[in-house]
Amino acid sequence: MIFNPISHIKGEINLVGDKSISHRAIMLSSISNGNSYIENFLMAKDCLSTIDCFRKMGVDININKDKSVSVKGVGLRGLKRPHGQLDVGNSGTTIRLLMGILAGQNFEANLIGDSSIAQRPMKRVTDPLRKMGAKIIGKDDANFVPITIHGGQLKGIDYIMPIASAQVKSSIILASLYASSQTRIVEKVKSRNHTEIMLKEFGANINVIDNEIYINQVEKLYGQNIYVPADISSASFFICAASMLKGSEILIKNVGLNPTRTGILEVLSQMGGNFEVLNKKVVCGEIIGDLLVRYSKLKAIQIGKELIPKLIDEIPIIAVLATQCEGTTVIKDASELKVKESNRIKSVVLNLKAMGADIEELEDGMIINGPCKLKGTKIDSFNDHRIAMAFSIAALVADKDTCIDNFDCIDISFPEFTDILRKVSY
Ligand SMILES: O=C(O)C1=C[C@@H](OP(=O)(O)O)[C@@H](O)[C@H](O)C1
Ligand SMILES: C=C(OP(=O)(O)O)C(=O)O
Repeated sequence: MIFNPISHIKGEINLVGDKSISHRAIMLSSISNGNSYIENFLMAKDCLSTIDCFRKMGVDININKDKSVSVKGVGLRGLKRPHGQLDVGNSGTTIRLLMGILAGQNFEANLIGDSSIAQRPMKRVTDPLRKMGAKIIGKDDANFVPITIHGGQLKGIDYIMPIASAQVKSSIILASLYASSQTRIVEKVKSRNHTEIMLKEFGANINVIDNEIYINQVEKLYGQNIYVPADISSASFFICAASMLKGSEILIKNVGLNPTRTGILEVLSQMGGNFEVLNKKVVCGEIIGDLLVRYSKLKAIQIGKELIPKLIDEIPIIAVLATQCEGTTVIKDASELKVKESNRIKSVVLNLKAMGADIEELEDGMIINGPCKLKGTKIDSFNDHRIAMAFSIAALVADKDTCIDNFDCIDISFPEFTDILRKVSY
């Protein structure tokens, strides 16, 4: 796909639903009693993989004409042994959260995924689930798919998170719904908390005190009506485009503004960005609001530690933004980037170098000297949706056309991206 330089972006946009919340909405609705209705669900490949897995375990999930989803919950103990393998496709969130639920079932299930999933580590989930009593076998001591998980009677655990990961935390929380005793999870650095928020809405016995999470068994969860806010990770491409292109002004409606996800706004604020949050409210336990973003001259900043989990998926687009900032931006403590859909440190550094940026690769991040006029060139998406979209935004501020290979991989999280970008481009 070819992207041309543009002058600015302008307009009002409604974006697709949050990916993390959409996955959780399907999972919790499936294991609840009664019907659930999910509005603004993200119809993208990753979330469709989650739907597919739960349908294979006997859950009646209907995608309505207006793209909402209706789920007939089967209850905590009502999932059926799947016919054949559960294929999670490209989705790390699907496999890791699903393993937590499967750990509590009284049947065996086989999990597979695509070639990217086959390289992503699962020991981080296998280890705590085994401690709870699940039997898990798979490649390299069940670090990689294919993985077979045989659930059973689980017990609660006391778990200090060795890494900041919402997928690991959520997997343990979901398994704890089936455990005979209390689980306590301690997070050194807080990761996204959508599972905790949504479980409370569904009637689970879950309490969060500072960085500690306590989960106790309940007999049942109750189906809900869920509204999925626009995904701040998808919004970030437009937030950064507006911030970099002189004369831009974009209004993004109903964006999820959960503080565990708004690292991009903290970064933009420190860089001297120009944005406002309007119509802030709480819906289904999640903070949402409209974001009005305008162009501004930006300065470089340092990004590390506590901020990283709040913007982990936004680092590729933040690196692009940093090339337009005055001074040296340092991104560190981000080695988790190496185990995403691609090694995102390498994918970003290689592609930004190709565009002529002054960038140095670090073991756990990167250093970027700006500002720099980027050069249009050939970009390797590494089949990674976030890389493809980040570099399509880099292309907007480049000197000439940029060609991005395998751009279709954006269907993983944001199929409407190109259409929306085209509508607001001038
Ligand atoms: O829980 C989630 O929905 C997610 C957690 C993050 O992964 P980690 O838990 O591996 O940090 C993030 O990168 C991913 O896109 C979605
Ligand atoms: C890392 C991502 O997703 P997942 O881990 O669910 O594959 C992402 O969407 O950037």
